[in-house]
Amino acid sequence: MSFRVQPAAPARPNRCQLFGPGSRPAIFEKMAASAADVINLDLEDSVAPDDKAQARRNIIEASHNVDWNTKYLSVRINGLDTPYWYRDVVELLEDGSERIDQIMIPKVGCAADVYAVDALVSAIEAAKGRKKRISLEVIIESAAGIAHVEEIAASSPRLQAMSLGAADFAASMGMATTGIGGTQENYYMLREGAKYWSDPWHWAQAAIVAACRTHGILPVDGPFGDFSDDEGFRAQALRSATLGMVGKWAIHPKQVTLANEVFTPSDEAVAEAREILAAMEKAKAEGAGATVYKGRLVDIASIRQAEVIVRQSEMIKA
Ligand SMILES: CC(C)(COP(=O)(O)OP(=O)(O)OC[C@H]1O[C@@H](n2cnc3c(N)ncnc32)[C@H](O)[C@@H]1OP(=O)(O)O)[C@@H](O)C(=O)NCCC(=O)NCCSC(=O)C[C@H](O)C(=O)O
Ligand SMILES: [Mg+2]
Repeated sequence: MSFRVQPAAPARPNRCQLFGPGSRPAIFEKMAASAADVINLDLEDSVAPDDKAQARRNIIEASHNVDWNTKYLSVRINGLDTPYWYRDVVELLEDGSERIDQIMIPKVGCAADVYAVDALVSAIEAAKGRKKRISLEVIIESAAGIAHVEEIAASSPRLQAMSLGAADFAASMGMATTGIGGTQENYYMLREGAKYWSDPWHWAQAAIVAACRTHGILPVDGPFGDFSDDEGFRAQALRSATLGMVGKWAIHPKQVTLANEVFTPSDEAVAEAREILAAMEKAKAEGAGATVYKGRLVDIASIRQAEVIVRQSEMIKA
């Protein structure tokens, strides 16, 4: 480990972030009643330009009137290249209730984007005497965002989470696909006439996880567009979890259960992690730093791996 100890990410469950357009208040109660850990009310791309102002009012009203229970309540504002974003922040924090936990900034391209929102949020919090400190989350969904991912992860003490937005990311990168996440038909290796599909999102996800883990931020996988494809969603989510991401967006309520299942360590995984910890305790008592568990090497690094699973499980149960 470096002399600079890796900071821990916020200790709150973030297995599923359920999205819904701010222009569709009829679904707000359903979102609040869902099993998602985080609710993202959207002012950005799921809201038509003519509906932006009303969507803001809907979200402000819902922050007062809907029982969000234990949900982490986040609002996605419009991008910093639009005329909407500053009014999103001002109206949400001047008129919205203290129930709002977080602001999500889309299409972040550099640390200064986060700085701008942080400055505005800080001024409004002070002016209005808001008690709860608003946290920030960002979406990496452009070439600039992924090129500057590490400086973005380091940009603000308010920053808690970072997601990959596969749709805008693909557009910004000029990727030849209209798919949002998952397997892409033309991204394959060929061997002896057989096709082996590879994962075009992998490198961006790995870059996000590394930046997030360096700076104590929650790495999150974004949307999977085809909500009729449960197995495709599950496969994408399993890859993300294996890489170190803590959760995934749901753009339809049926994806919530799938995400929760994948990002909750299974009883078997937790039992195995505890057995590894016990095996290492025994090894330590015998003066050894390594031992054999089920025919494979476990050593002091295995303790850290097992602790990730146990900690995640305990945090979700708490
Ligand atoms: C995708 C949808 C437009 C589908 O809505 P709908 O046609 O109403 O679906 P269903 O008829 O199958 O709905 C079944 C029941 O579920 C309720 N419902 C629908 N959506 C939600 C929701 N998001 N949360 C809670 N409940 C919901 C319906 O009312 C039905 O209820 P009932 O009648 O009582 O049975 C819609 O799901 C939707 O709008 N989804 C979110 C879209 C969104 O927010 N998109 C933005 C995020 S993705 C993105 O921005 C891309 C990203 O930035 C990137 O670049 O990658
Ligand atoms: Mg987007």
